[in-house]
Amino acid sequence: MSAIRVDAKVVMLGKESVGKTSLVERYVHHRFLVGPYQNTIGAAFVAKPIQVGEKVVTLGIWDTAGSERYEAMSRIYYRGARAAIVCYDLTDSSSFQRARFWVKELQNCEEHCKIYLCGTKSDLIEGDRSLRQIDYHDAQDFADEIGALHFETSSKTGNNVGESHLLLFTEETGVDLGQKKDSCFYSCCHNN
Ligand SMILES: Nc1nc2c(ncn2[C@@H]2O[C@H](COP(=O)(O)OP(=O)(O)OP(=O)(O)O)[C@@H](O)[C@H]2O)c(=O)[nH]1
Repeated sequence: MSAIRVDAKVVMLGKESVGKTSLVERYVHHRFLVGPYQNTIGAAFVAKPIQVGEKVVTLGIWDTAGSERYEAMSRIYYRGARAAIVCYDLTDSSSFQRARFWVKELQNCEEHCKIYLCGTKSDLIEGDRSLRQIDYHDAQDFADEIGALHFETSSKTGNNVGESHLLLFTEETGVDLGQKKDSCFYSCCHNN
């Protein structure tokens, strides 16, 4: 059996239950799984080939477990990552603190890793605005401060979980998207 060639490693980080696995499911399989929540144990891996221009780029996505019990293990998975999707739940302020923790970790240990800040479960606040615990502008200010792109997404509706904005490292793929404002090798979501 031949090993999968991964062109770019992406890691999902964030507090438990923020919706990392759901985001990967939506992005890779275009579905939202209903049923009892099952926490990730350790980490899960999925390879996602994407067509970019005339090339196929394979993203290797590591979906880490959010439970603090697995914190040390998660560090293994962000090593060498080209991008990190740092997730927080729009209805859970403590998850934003946890996102700050992961951003600090990445800044200290993986300075070349591109960070995407992703507020999840936007369908819940659309249904009831009083559920929002993280102000959009506060999160955007934080994203600006750390030089990250910031998105609010729903894996349930698919809102802002787009395939169209994936993207890549020119030097790795030879596909030059470098002039695009939101150019990156991967973005699981967009807000345009
Ligand atoms: N309404 C709504 N619920 C969501 C959304 N995304 C995830 N959930 C729910 O939130 C719960 C946790 O989702 P997961 O995707 O398993 O969360 P996780 O971050 O992977 O959790 P860990 O594996 O513990 O780290 C599940 O019950 C999901 O159905 C969303 O966009 N909208």
